[in-house]
Amino acid sequence: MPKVLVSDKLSETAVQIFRDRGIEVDFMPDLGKDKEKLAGLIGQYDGLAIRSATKVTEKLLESADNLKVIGRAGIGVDNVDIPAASKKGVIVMNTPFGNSVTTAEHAIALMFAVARQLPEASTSTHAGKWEKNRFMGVELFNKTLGLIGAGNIGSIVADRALGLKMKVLAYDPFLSEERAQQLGVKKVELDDLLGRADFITMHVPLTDKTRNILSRENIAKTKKGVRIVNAARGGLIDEEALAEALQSGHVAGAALDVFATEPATDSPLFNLPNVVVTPHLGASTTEAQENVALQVAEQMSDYLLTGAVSNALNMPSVTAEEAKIMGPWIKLAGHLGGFIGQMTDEPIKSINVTYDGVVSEMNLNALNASVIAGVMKVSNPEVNMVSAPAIAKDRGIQLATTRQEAAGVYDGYIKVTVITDQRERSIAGTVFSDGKPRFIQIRGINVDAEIGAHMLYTRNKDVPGVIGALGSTLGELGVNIANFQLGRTSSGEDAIAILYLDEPMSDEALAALDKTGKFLQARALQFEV
Ligand SMILES: NC(=O)C1=CN([C@@H]2O[C@H](COP(=O)(O)OP(=O)(O)OC[C@H]3O[C@@H](n4cnc5c(N)ncnc54)[C@H](O)[C@@H]3O)[C@@H](O)[C@H]2O)C=CC1
Ligand SMILES: O=C(O)C(=O)COP(=O)(O)O
Repeated sequence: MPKVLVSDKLSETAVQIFRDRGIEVDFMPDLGKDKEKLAGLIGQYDGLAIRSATKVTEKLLESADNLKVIGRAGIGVDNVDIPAASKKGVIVMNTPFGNSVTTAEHAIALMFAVARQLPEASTSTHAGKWEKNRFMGVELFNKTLGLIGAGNIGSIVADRALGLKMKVLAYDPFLSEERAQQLGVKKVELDDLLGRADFITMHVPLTDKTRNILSRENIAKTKKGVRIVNAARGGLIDEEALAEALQSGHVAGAALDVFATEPATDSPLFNLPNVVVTPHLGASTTEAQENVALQVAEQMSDYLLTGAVSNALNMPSVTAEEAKIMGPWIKLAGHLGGFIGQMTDEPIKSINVTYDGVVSEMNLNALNASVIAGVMKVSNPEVNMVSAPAIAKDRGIQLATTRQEAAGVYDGYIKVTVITDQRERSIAGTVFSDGKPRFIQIRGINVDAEIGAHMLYTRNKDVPGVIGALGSTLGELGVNIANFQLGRTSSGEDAIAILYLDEPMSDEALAALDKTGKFLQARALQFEV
């Protein structure tokens, strides 16, 4: 039974879903804050469900020996080292829409709060002061809002702001003119937005490109009297520079839900007038937390139980239906890669995969990942479908795929060709209606070989006596043959044999074959069937 750890404060709906789906779950909502304890426990789990408090670093992943999936109940995944997770073969998923309305509403709430100094007015009134003349606000009506980032949350903010009769500008290099028109916003360059906006709200992920996007220099380009709202990520703004701009009066107000360091217990922005701060509450509504908990638990359970992948950041999506139909083909792809990987001792330059017939219509990203994982597993048993493409890329291995309509007697087949400096090697396989993968061609020679855990591949000149030598040598050593397939290019030329054995070929058995002098090559192969 798979085991999942919930290390942040997710709604207990998630726990219930895991249990209902037959997954063991430990709910430790404060564990994310205790790095060492988390590192000590993570090794037991197949899944980790988190929000933003748990930091999934490369170091933590080193202890995560059984981990298969990280589920982020929320949107931002800047607290997860995705390249390190990919290398470790761990899928990272999020819930891209579950809290977007809630977060957009928080941004709008912050905009109102900073326009009318609501928190300070509330504190003062609670204190029995009646400072009616101290709090003079501004209207949002007719003001210009500049959105930095117009994805899911930014679009919802735009819609609400248009309802408030604001004019909306958006800076987002990935926003098309057409979408901007649909949203009713004007797409502009960043400098243009900075110079024109009365309010700026931030809705971009924290990446190397967006970090410090409101730098000291860019803050200086803003319109005097601007109010800045950030409910996206702390690292987007230079907090020191913003504090100075507030103090000088260039920036009239700021409302911040997120900070460069969280939990933020100290900040240059604390205690400045007209700075509204909340402790990363953007996603904190009962509705959003139910949504994200439910979604993440379903997605993680689907993956752990059926192999279905949705909303993953480091793996192509595979539906449960696809996972079922593709399962045997994914296995075949892995075996084809495994055969080539075990036969190839020199560095691989490229892997070319042909998908023919029914299989050409399937999710080729997932099949490619399985081929590459099969090849790479030989030198690194930790590699899986998630990590393989990244590792292959790191090693400079090129991948090329060809799709073609059914070109032979099979409904479909996969052919893998690997090219090295020394040679080209290829193997093809298919899946029969019994769901069992088979090898159908090796070195261009047709065979029909069932795939077993232990196999033997031999190559010889097509002369009499070879088959007898093979049978008697293995027989004498007590190696039982389950299936024996032969093939040759033409009479007297190259011939091959592929045997499915009941036990592994020992070094002794290989040495005995070599001693007969009848084989050009004999190699023991293993497959995870
Ligand atoms: N305060 C909170 O509790 C919450 C904060 N967030 C934050 O909000 C962010 C945005 O969320 P969504 O709108 O759902 O994401 P999204 O992916 O739908 O939208 C992000 C937008 O940013 C744009 N973008 C990317 N790089 C950019 C750049 N260099 N300059 C300008 N625009 C750029 C993208 O094109 C995209 O349209 C999340 O990544 C997360 O960090 C999300 C939920 C809750
Ligand atoms: O979904 C996001 O990106 C958020 O920032 C929400 O964070 P949280 O789950 O409230 O810690």
